[in-house]
Amino acid sequence: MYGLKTEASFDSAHFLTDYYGKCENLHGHRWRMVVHLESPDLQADGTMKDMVMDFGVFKRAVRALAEELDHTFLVEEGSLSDATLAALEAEGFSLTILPFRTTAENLARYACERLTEQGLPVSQVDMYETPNNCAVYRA
Ligand SMILES: Nc1nc2c(c(=O)[nH]1)N=C([C@H](O)[C@H](O)COP(=O)(O)OP(=O)(O)OP(=O)(O)O)CN2
Ligand SMILES: [Zn+2]
Repeated sequence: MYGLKTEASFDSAHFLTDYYGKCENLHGHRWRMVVHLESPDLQADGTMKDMVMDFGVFKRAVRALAEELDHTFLVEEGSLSDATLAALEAEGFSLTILPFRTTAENLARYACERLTEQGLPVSQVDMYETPNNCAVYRA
C-alpha cells in the first residue's frame, strides 16, 4: 500500500451547541488538517506515472478547502436564530453553515468527504483543534 500526506491550516471561529463549559462560548482555533491518501497501486502512465497523485494536485485540493474555511465562523445549522445570522451577515462577517455540531471529529469527516468527492483516495484526516488535541477520521 502506498500513502501520501499533506496538510493545511485555517483559522476559524466556532462554538459547541449544548456544551456545558467554556466551549459553549464563541472562540477560535487554528485548525490543522492533515490529510492521508492511500492506494494499492501507482498510476500506470501519464504525468502522474508511478505516483499515487502529484503532490501539487494534492496540496492544492487540501489548501483550497482550508482557504474556503479560513477566517469564517463555522456555524452549526439551526444553532443561531435567523435574526442573529442576518445581523452577522449584515455586519459583513463570513459564515460557513454546516449541518453538524462543529467538533473536530465532524470537521475531520467533513474534510474527508469533501476531498473524496473530488476523487482523492483519502484514507484518513487528522483535525487538530489545538497543537495537542486531534480528532481522527478514517474513511
Ligand atoms: N472530542 C472533542 N472534545 C472537544 C472538542 C471536540 O471537537 N472534540 N472541542 C472542544 C472545544 O471546541 C474547545 O475549544 C477545546 O477546548 P480545550 O480542549 O479545553 O482547548 P483549550 O485550547 O482551551 O486547551 P487548554 O489545554 O485548556 O489550553 C472541547 N472538547
Ligand atoms: Zn473549540
